[in-house]
Amino acid sequence: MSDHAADHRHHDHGHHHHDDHNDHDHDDHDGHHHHAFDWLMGVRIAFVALCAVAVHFQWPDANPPLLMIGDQVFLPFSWWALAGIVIGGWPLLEEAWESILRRKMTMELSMGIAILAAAYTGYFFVALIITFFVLVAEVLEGMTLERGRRAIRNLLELLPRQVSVRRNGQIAEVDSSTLRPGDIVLVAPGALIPVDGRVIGGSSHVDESRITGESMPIEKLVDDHVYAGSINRSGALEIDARSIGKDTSYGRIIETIEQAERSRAPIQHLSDRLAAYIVYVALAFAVLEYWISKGDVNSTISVIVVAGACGVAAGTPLAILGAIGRAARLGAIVKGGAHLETLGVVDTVVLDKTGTLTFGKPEVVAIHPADGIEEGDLLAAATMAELRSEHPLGKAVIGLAQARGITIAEPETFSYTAGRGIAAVSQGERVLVGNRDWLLENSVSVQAGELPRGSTPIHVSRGGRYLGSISVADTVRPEAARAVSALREMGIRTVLLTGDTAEVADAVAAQLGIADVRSRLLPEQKLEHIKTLVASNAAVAMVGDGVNDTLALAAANVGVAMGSGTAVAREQADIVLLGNDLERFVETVALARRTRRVIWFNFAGTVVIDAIGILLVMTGFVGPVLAVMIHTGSELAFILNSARLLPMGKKPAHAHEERNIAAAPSAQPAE
Ligand SMILES: Nc1ncnc2c1ncn2[C@@H]1O[C@H](COP(=O)(O)OP(=O)(O)OP(=O)(O)O)[C@@H](O)[C@H]1O
Ligand SMILES: [Zn+2]
Repeated sequence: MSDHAADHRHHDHGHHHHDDHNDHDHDDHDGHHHHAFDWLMGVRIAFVALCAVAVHFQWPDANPPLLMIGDQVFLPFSWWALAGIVIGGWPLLEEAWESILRRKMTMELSMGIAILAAAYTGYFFVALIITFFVLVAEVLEGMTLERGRRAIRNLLELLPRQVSVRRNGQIAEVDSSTLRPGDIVLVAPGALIPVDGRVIGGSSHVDESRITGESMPIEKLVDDHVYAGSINRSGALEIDARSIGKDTSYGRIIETIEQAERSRAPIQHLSDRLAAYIVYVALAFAVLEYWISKGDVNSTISVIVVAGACGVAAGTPLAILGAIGRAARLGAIVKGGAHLETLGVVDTVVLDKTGTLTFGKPEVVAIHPADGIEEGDLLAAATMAELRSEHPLGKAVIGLAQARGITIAEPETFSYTAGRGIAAVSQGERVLVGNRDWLLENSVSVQAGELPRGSTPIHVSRGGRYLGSISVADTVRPEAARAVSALREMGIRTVLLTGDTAEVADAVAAQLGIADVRSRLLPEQKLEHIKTLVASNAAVAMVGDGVNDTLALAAANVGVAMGSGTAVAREQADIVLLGNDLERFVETVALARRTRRVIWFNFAGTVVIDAIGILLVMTGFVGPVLAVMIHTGSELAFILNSARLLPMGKKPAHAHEERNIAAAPSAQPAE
């Protein structure tokens, strides 16, 4: 397996101090912990252990010589200690020195001071033991962090590496990195589609849930578009590749996660500060201990050494990384640790209706032509105006027209007012399609008519004359009720905001048990409502899908877009659901809360253990060897606590398909 990604990231870390936004004290500390196990490190650790043993048994020389410079006698001297500290502890000393150059207090610097102080005063064994434990902890912590990044990488490496292409009339297996737009890619049934492109041969049903959120397989025929990362279910496909790798829709999802991984959540800054603070406090207590014990080097060093901080410094990013990876497996793309952090404190969830609580696939349930108007006239005007519409209501009208085989005229001009409706011109006449207010605003009077229960009327006029209305009804998603009640159990308030009529909104709210409903809202009114909530100190998550939700999504503390949502909504949102399952969103909220708990547990635990450790040292119960064990043992425990959030073991939502894919010989050739 290529370690390219790891190298790249490590490289980033190695140069942390060159970029400006890294104004914290501890980044090199956690940066240094990013090594995977490497042999050099293993040899170093063994060598330090050997040196410690040699020093302990005073081998080969029972009486260490004194260091002489000229005829001045300095301190007892041991080649073993010198070799162990300098060769073994080199990485540590190097970082300590860097910290001095940068005038930053880091854990490496304080440990370096402790080691050198121990060695200087002749406590060679202590110096070597500290070196040993610090190195071991770095390796173990580095491995845990590496596991975290690998978990994310595995998630991202779902696209096939080997791809069948037709070149010069011959079929060849090529590495996906050599693909070019314009290549003809062959995809076997059961395999993942490796590129975005156009079908030029074959037909199949394709599961696009990972990209568009559509859970039902979609039939793909010649000329249809397919997306990388979707699963070819039934037939063989021949695809003209349009975009490859990072340029595909799937590639952009991946990029989002990678960016999220690099961005720093406020809580990470907080943990960096806390870690730096712990180092300072330990040093202060060391000075105090030196004074109280009247210069006892052993206990002074123990105070410095006992206080570990990597549990917060490295544990926090690991927890966030793990949670972002786990959320992705749940089907929620979190665009940054900060959003995860906010989601963990959300107490109000605002839900849009159409497309969020309902399927957003409404159907025409009744047609009511006005007096003296032909049904065909009404439909012709409505379909012409809705032809370019992306709104679910418009699609319902177009769907009906197609089902009836009505020829749809192209509008000459088309304009859409979100939350209102459409104005289009055809054959010199202005056609209005939208809600009652939209027609009234344009001085068309609307006849009241009988409506089927729970349906939304779409009113139509042409040339200032009212033509009638088309009633459209949507179905509530079955999982929405479960999601809303799960949110209630978590103590989260739900609010329904919709542009639809009060009648429809109230019916949906009643069905789901949402008490707080606002209907007939314009996009700006949705925005106002969110602003009011935020101003009242609520932590608000807004879940929406439409163009009419984008303002509200931006104003909420966390904006969440449905997988089937419009591109603008998905662009604007902080969290994008890959599917449309609101229960996945609820699980993501629970995950965010758990992440918060893990991080704060690490904070509190680190402070408590460090405090107890310092107390035990100062009361004489703990010496330097036990002190360094407390330091490394406790921080390792907290890092492992964070590691529990990593998406390990549990298979992704699509596990069954992936197993099938792995089983299909042509899909995943031997690696
Ligand atoms: N393309 C359209 N064709 C017909 N009517 C429309 C169209 N777009 C909007 N409308 C009218 O404006 C109203 C508000 O639309 P808007 O998109 O803000 O909300 P919605 O889709 O009804 O519900 P939600 O706010 O829950 O997504 C609709 O209920 C409909 O009456
Ligand atoms: Zn440490």
